[in-house]
Amino acid sequence: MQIIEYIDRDIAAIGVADALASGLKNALLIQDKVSLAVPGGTTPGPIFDVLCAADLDWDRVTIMLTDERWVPEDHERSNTALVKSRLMQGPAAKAQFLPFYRAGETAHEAAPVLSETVRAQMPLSMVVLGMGNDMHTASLFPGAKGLSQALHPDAPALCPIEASSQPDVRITLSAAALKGAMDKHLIIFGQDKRAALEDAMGRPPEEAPIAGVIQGGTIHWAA
Ligand SMILES: O=C1O[C@H](COP(=O)(O)O)[C@@H](O)[C@H](O)[C@H]1O
Repeated sequence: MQIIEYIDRDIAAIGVADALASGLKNALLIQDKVSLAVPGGTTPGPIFDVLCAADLDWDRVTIMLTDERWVPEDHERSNTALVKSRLMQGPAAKAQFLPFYRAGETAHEAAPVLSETVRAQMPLSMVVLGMGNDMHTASLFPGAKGLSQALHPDAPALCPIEASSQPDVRITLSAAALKGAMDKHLIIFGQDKRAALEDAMGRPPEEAPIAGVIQGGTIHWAA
């Protein structure tokens, strides 16, 4: 497991943003259109603040989330709101955004149509992942209803998922969609998450979903 360690989270925000920008620049050299899936949650905001200023052909980049809570964009738990307010700013405002939440539909109703839209972007050029202390990544939560479908190798690109630990139904990129990305990065901050990641390796994905998707990826860590 290759882990890049940063001296603190501020330096990590700069270093990770730089690594992502350089990966995207390389992808843009060989692809007309580039797809970038990013996490929500509490970790990526400061990285987005730096990445959004990168000098890239953002108008050739399609941004999507790795997972979304089934709430409207003006809800405090919306991952879309985070991406729009922290990543799609400055030069990065020229990127396209592929939204997952659809008002008036349930996640189960919307998933098949949305999956086709995501499938058109696959293999994803770059996937950036977060992880929880419970070893979930995207919204692949251990024990969640819908997890076995989302871990199946033939799963659709997007799967609805319900975790008893979470207040909202969610929609998540499947393990196959995440795993098949051309470039993968996992960002974890804190000793607890590092210990959880080390614990996850060697466990089955049903217990530790991160273990099912991060092979071959780059891990970025700061205390
Ligand atoms: O709920 C989520 O959790 C993970 C980890 O979030 P963090 O707050 O611990 O950084 C995140 O990667 C995922 O996208 C999000 O929906």
